[in-house]
Amino acid sequence: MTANLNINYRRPIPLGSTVLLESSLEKKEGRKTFITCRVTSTDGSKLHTETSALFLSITASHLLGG
Ligand SMILES: CCCCCCCCCCCC(=O)SCCNC(=O)CCNC(=O)[C@H](O)C(C)(C)COP(=O)(O)OP(=O)(O)OC[C@H]1O[C@@H](n2cnc3c(N)ncnc32)[C@H](O)[C@@H]1OP(=O)(O)O
Repeated sequence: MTANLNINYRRPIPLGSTVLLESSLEKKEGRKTFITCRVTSTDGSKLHTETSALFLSITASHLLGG
């Protein structure tokens, strides 16, 4: 489940362009998983977007309000 999501939009992505998306598992601490992601031009020279997120493991009962 997404607990936190930060997105920095650094540079617009031209319509129809191809981009490179790199995602990394930064660390896992119990139920918490920290992920980062970067979107760049295919040669890596232009940074379009950088993101960090925290996901928490949950049980099915959490989704049912339990
Ligand atoms: C890059 C790729 C992008 C890719 C992105 C792709 C995903 C896009 C998805 C977008 C659409 C959505 O996000 S839809 C989903 C939106 N999310 C939701 O609706 C979630 C609503 N919130 C919840 O249900 C709840 O707050 C939970 C499940 C997130 C956490 O509740 P809980 O299970 O009771 O856990 P809780 O005891 O509060 O916290 C457990 C531990 O996590 C920590 N913790 C909890 N929330 C946070 C928080 N926001 N920020 C920091 N830390 C937190 C606590 O301090 C604690 O740390 P410690 O004391 O143990 O150290």
